[in-house]
Amino acid sequence: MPTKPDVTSAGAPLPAGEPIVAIRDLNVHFALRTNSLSRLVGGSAGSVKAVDGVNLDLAPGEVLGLVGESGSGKSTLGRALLGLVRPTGGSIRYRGRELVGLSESTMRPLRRNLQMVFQDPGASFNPSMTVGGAIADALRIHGLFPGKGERRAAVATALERVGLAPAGRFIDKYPAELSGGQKQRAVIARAIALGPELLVADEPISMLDMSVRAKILGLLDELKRDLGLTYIYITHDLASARFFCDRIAIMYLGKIVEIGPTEQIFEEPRHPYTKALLRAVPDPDPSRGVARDLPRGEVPDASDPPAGCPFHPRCSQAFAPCGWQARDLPMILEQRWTEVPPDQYADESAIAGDLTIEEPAPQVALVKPGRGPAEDLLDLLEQERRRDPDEPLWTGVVGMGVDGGAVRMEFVPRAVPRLLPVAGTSVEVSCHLYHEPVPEQ
Ligand SMILES: Nc1ncnc2c1ncn2[C@@H]1O[C@H](COP(=O)(O)OP(=O)(O)OP(=O)(O)O)[C@@H](O)[C@H]1O
Repeated sequence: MPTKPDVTSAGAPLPAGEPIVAIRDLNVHFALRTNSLSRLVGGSAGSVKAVDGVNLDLAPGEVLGLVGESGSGKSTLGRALLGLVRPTGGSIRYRGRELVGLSESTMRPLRRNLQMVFQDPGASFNPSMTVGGAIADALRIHGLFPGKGERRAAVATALERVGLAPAGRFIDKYPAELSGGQKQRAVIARAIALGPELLVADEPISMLDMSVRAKILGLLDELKRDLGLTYIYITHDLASARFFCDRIAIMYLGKIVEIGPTEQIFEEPRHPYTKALLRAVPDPDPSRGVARDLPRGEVPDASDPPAGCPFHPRCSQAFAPCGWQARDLPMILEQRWTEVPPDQYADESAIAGDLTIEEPAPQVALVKPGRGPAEDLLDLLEQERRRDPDEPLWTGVVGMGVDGGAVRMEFVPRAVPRLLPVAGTSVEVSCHLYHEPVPEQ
């Protein structure tokens, strides 16, 4: 098994302080499909900003955890790094070499150095090929070990290296004949057989039995030390990230919202989203129950993210400049309606209707009532403001009154937070609680 890859100087020591991977302003936006009718009338369906303006340096030999709820863009970022999805903007440099825009044929040999381990080991192998055959095939494709005999020996070495020993017991087995843990070991064997220096491990243990998860993580840890690997470890699971990672990047709606050394993130999380994620980690002691203190509401639609800070509608510490909009109102009213008698709910929800919103100018919204005059809707909103004056949305409302048949709302100019260092720490956070908000132009 080659431990020192020889493609594009991989494995050679990098100058001190030089990252192995440098990602700048990376975007991966997926165009939403339009139907032919909307194309005819010039309609645009917009895009999902799966990765949106990500900057990241990866030091050789480090384990960086990408953590966040489903849909935050973790897998897309990992896949973009390996050229498995095409970025729509920005740069990914591997050992100084730009990867964005490389043709598939130029990228292919580099994949020997940059390997991925996926979540589902069952889907990672062709079921009609033996495990040994699949690993040998990967070696053959990359032109390694041209002789059949030496290839089989390299496969056996890789299998034994991941704990599938003696290799003779496993090499001619079909994937279906292996347990989940054994299959994931075989996937890892295939990756390391190529002599990579960077492994993107995308939820590598989440589909495995609890009993084998720690063993697989232990194996990855051991391989990192023995083979000098660098990892990106993608997970929902903060407990495993704490065990395994040197640094953690917390992602939300395509952006990194906090990044720093693992211990600093766990000891003193700063972004309200990181705090909420950490509070939601189940306590290992079942008698103490499971914390369910997740941020309110759902993860918003990535094709139409909230203005300002994308986390603001769910954030308990949001304040005036965070990006309040009239479209945040339904969430407030829905909360109100969980606490009022049924006939009051029926009446008020008819007044509010679908809350049709127009935005004639930045920071201005006209909200149309569902039924009756705009005065009734204004009255409902004022009542709600008096009932719950501490609700963060109201900090962003500077004016509210009737304008024609609608309620006109004016909001504080919003500011988009940027990922910036927190003084005196190695942590960067993207939150107005830590840096002076700069209003949008
Ligand atoms: N090929 C695609 N076409 C369109 N949208 C996509 C595509 N791949 C991902 N997305 C969207 O991009 C966003 C980010 O998805 P991604 O899978 O990267 O998130 P994730 O954090 O890895 O989630 P999970 O933990 O569930 O895997 C989601 O809104 C997803 O629906």
